[in-house]
Amino acid sequence: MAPINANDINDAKAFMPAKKVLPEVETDGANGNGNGNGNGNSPKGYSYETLLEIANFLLSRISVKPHIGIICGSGMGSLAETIQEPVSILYEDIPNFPVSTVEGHHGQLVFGKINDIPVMAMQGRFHYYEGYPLWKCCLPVRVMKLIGIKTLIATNAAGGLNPSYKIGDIMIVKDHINMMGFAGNNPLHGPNDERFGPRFPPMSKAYNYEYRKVAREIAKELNIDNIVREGVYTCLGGPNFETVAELNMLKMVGVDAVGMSTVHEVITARHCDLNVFALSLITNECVTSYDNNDEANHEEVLDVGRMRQDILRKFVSKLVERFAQIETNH
Ligand SMILES: O=P(O)(O)O[C@H]1O[C@H](CO)[C@@H](O)[C@H]1O
Ligand code: HPA
Repeated sequence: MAPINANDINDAKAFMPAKKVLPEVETDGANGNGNGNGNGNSPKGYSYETLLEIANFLLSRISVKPHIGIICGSGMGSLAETIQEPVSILYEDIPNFPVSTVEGHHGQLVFGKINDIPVMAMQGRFHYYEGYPLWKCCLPVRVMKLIGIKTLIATNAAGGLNPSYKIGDIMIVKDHINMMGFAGNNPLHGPNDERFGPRFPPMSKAYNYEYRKVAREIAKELNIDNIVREGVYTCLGGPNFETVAELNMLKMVGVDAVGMSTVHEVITARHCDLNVFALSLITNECVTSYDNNDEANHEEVLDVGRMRQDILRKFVSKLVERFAQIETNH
């Protein structure tokens, strides 16, 4: 056959279906599973040195080093409003930091004190479905570690799968199932930097037992133990809410609440030896029957966050105080 030339190819294009224009998402350039550094060159993510630069940039803006880091879940940004003497830094003003794209996630770090304990809060987290690879969703956790944080409090909004859970309940997370990890998507994917932690970190004690016990005591003191539960969380990739069949499968394997965050943050935090506490605000009841006409929606998620903001603020303030006491006693 005669060789083809550039013009032939152009002619051939006329018979091909139009090329789809895909939105830009960040991949590692290798297998496209989104674990890379976003520039398509390396599966590593940002280097230790780049994260150190981010940490030093933030330290240059504050006068007191925080001990406890808080991640505010969807519609729970008002947790950061309890912070006294606040110093706020917009994500867009932080070099190499991602930006928030989801309603209910303000997009700033707030430094200051809660009950006299120096803290740092993320008013807005990053999700995989926004197009960020998992390592980038968790980048702030490593920055927290470099800044000197010892304890992470992660909060999230979640659908209640356990039939005894009610909208507005607060679930202390006692464990998670890493569904995205089952499919090979893990924030620690790629070369391991031992300066953060070991290649094979254990996860059997991911959610600190002592913190969970103290949280249950605080719930009693605040007289909210009737709405505080303890259970297993799972994270799916989103952004769609789950089908009835998916939810029934998750229920069968022991999931109590389902969301689209937290698990990878906790894995990253435990990898670098942060103590972890997490809670889920149950914002909707998962639909597990085809007879049920309810449909999950983000507006309801945000509404329940607003409805529960006073209780959550009191609860988290007490958690901060008591976790700091535990850390000084150790
Ligand atoms: O996990 P957070 O950030 O609280 O948000 C939850 O709420 C959103 C859905 O309404 C999803 O992003 C889900 O993960
Ligand atoms: N599913 C997944 N994520 C969620 C839900 C849910 O029902 N509610 C809040 N975040």
